[in-house]
Amino acid sequence: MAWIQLRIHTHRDNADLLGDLLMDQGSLSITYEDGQDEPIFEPKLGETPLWQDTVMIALFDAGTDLAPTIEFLESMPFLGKGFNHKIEQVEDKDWIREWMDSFHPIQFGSRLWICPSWREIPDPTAVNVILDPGLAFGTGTHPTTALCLEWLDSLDLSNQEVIDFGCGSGILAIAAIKLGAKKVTGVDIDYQAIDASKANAERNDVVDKLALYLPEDQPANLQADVLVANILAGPLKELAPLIAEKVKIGGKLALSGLLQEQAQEVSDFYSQWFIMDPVSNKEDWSRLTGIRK
Ligand SMILES: C[S@@+](CC[C@H](N)C(=O)[O-])C[C@H]1O[C@@H](n2cnc3c(N)ncnc32)[C@H](O)[C@@H]1O
Repeated sequence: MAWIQLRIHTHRDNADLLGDLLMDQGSLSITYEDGQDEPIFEPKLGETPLWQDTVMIALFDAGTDLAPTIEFLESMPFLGKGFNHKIEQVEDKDWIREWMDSFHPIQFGSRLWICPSWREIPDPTAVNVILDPGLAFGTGTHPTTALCLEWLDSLDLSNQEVIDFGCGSGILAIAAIKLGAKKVTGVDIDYQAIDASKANAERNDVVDKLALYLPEDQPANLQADVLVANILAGPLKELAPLIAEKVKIGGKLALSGLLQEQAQEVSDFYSQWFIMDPVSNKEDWSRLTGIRK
């Protein structure tokens, strides 16, 4: 199935009205684009800013005759005869298929491979995590995940208990198990992450070593030898006392999900509880590691 889209340049003050008119005309969805490459600065709270020259893109079923819609819009004083518009055919792609085609096995560190479940395993003798992220975050292609995977690969996890805080697809938790951890606890606020982690644990035959919890259900006195958290700077600072509590004295910590410019501040904050190492970077992102005091 294909679609057609009608692109209309308008002033931002007319965008709401034009959106309503297009929906009345049978548009299935409306998106907005910048008409002239004009930056929008940080909006005020409660404000949804648009560009002065906004392009509204209205999607219609293929085969829709847009002539009556154009005629109707031409009768609107704020548009007028010959208003600035374009009609385009849109090819209907299989986006999921395209994404799957682009996701290949990737090696992290010296032992670990993340292999999409629909691909052949390149090295069956390596430590292979078979992964289908589903709707959850965590394929290994993002630098923050890669930084954590490389760190896990560098550790001797045999006989260690690990916590993966913000487990997403379960990629780090399952990698830790495959790298030798005896037990891993994954925690996430998102049900879809818990479901995806469960399904990936089954795929990797490690269900018996992985416990998964929503934050409110996690055991109160849970402690581990190793904790990895790839979240974001804000939540990592908020969660710091709780995260510190979960790491045994002498235990290891890795935090990711931080932009380079946020890393030092978060590192200084965590140094209340941890002896922090120098920051490691990949692209715009940073990873912090430390040892629990
Ligand atoms: C960037 S993803 C990381 C996923 C995976 N661990 C990885 O490294 O690719 C962050 C995950 O943390 C979860 N998350 C965000 N805030 C959280 C919180 N306060 N407690 C637990 N999980 C949280 C999100 O739902 C998301 O699945």
